[in-house]
Amino acid sequence: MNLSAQFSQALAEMGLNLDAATQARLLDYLALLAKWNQTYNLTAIHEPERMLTHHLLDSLALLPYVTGERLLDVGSGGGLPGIPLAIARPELRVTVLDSNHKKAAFMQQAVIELKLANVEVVCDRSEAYRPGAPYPQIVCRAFSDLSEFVRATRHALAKGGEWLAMKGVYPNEEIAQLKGARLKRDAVLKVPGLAAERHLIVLQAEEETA
Ligand SMILES: C[S@@+](CC[C@H](N)C(=O)[O-])C[C@H]1O[C@@H](n2cnc3c(N)ncnc32)[C@H](O)[C@@H]1O
Repeated sequence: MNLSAQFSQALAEMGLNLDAATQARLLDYLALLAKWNQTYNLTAIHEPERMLTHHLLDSLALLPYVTGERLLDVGSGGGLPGIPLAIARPELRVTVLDSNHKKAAFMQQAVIELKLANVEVVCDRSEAYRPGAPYPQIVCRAFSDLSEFVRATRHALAKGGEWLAMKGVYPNEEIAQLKGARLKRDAVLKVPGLAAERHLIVLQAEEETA
């Protein structure tokens, strides 16, 4: 089966309904990531099938949990999960932020080449970034432990907003020692072809809990 057929089948298994043009745009992004990865070392994963499962499908597993109109992805690296989410949901406005200049340059290139009108790229440290308006949701994948994620982005979260952290192992210890936030909900993310566990941890600000 070719990559495009594998992708369609996996999306169906995940219950995600994305039209053919959107699927093609997502694969174009993956191809661009693979191309730039040869020079810029954006990800340790090189094989197309593994990039599909570990990057594209893993990012898209977050789609059912994206509820607001705007989203901040911190430590986005090559644009994961923010860029796939933005391609899948053109009405969603996504800011992808990374302090690494090479990674931000790649993301800017993706915005230009793929004409991603709903993506803003910011090259800054999350602690220093001051958005024009706070975000209803802030996401991260492979960024930091939960308390650090909250500390580094608290100023950018809207009142009543939530943090979404993607984790490979359920972070019992990090939740027990969490500072500045409380667990709101968690979910197991189902990613076809990915043997590793995937967890979503949703947090809310401590002062907003009863
Ligand atoms: C392990 S990579 C993960 C990249 C991407 N989220 C993924 O899942 O493939 C972590 C990224 O966070 C960025 N980063 C680390 N600390 C940061 C900070 N304080 N502010 C902004 N970016 C940061 C790094 O430059 C790196 O690109």
